[in-house]
Amino acid sequence: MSVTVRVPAKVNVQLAVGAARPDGYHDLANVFLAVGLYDEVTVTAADGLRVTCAGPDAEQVPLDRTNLAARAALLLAERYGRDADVHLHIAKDIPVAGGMAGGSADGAGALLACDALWGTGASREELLDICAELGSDVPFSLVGGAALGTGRGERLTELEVGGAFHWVFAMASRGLSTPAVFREFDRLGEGREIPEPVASRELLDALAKGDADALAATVSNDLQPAALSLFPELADTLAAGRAAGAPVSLVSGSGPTTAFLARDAEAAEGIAGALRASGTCRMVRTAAGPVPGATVV
Ligand SMILES: C[C@](O)(CO)[C@H](O)COP(=O)(O)OP(=O)(O)OC[C@H]1O[C@@H](n2ccc(N)nc2=O)[C@H](O)[C@@H]1O
Ligand SMILES: Nc1ncnc2c1ncn2[C@@H]1O[C@H](COP(=O)(O)OP(=O)(O)OP(=O)(O)O)[C@@H](O)[C@H]1O
Repeated sequence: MSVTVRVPAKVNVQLAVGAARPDGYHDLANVFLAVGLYDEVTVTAADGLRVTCAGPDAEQVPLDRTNLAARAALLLAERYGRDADVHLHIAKDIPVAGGMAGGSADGAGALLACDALWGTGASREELLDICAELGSDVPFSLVGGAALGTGRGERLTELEVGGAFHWVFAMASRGLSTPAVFREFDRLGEGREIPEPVASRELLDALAKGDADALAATVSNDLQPAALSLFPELADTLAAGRAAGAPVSLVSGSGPTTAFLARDAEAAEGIAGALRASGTCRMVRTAAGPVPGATVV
């Protein structure tokens, strides 16, 4: 028997970052939006734990027990006193190390799939607890839609969204390490007072109204200067998207994927075409959000 779970990528429409905490993490006001680019995780009973992966970036994905899908299966098995004897197959479409929570999606997907395969009867709260143990972005991959993440991003409040937002994503020629980007944020902020991270009222209103122009006026990412400092060529991609008429461009999360908000699906295709022609990125995709989180298919 097999269970397949489909899990979306995310874009951060606001990422406010506080000062480094004693544990090395940063408090965030992290407004997540799930968008329609998906990984699929299929779990099948097997003799031992095995991970395989297919897709454009598959060779960059670790297939050992550090893979977030494997870690999710092992954590759930441990809680329910059983062996994680499963084959986990990841059909990967979310860019790897792109700031779109691809690994987190696979963690949430494997957790939900193993839970269904094993019939553990775990509550939503238990699953969300395991997600938070796997990583700061993993609870949102399970929940999807739109949500405000506080703490290190793992404590979620679901948000109302009044319509679909159309996005263009430009994938870069190489990845960026999330810890390295947070370290660069700390370095750039040395000697400066870092304010407490707070969600923007105007941004939450724009989401609630489904108003793309109002959202474009309020999106922000405190990690963007750090991502640009480590990967200066991203400025060319951001400029190419704006020149193509995108009302706003930003780095997605810790980058290096760049995100461009469009007024509608047709405008998104136009911006995508111009970005492809610009030669400033490796691949261009369009996707709308919000979409549901991890779902058994
Ligand atoms: C940049 C974002 O993608 C925005 O959604 C997330 O904050 C990162 O979430 P993630 O990849 O799930 O991150 P985790 O696996 O929890 O942490 C990886 C590393 O990122 C840094 N990290 C992450 C989250 C956070 N609130 N503060 C941090 O400083 C820490 O160095 C940590 O060791
Ligand atoms: N299932 C997985 N898919 C991709 N990468 C994984 C996976 N499991 C572990 N990793 C490791 O995690 C690193 C980060 O990959 P990932 O695609 O999750 O980055 P990301 O999208 O930038 O994450 P985030 O947006 O949550 O910060 C990879 O370089 C890889 O070594």
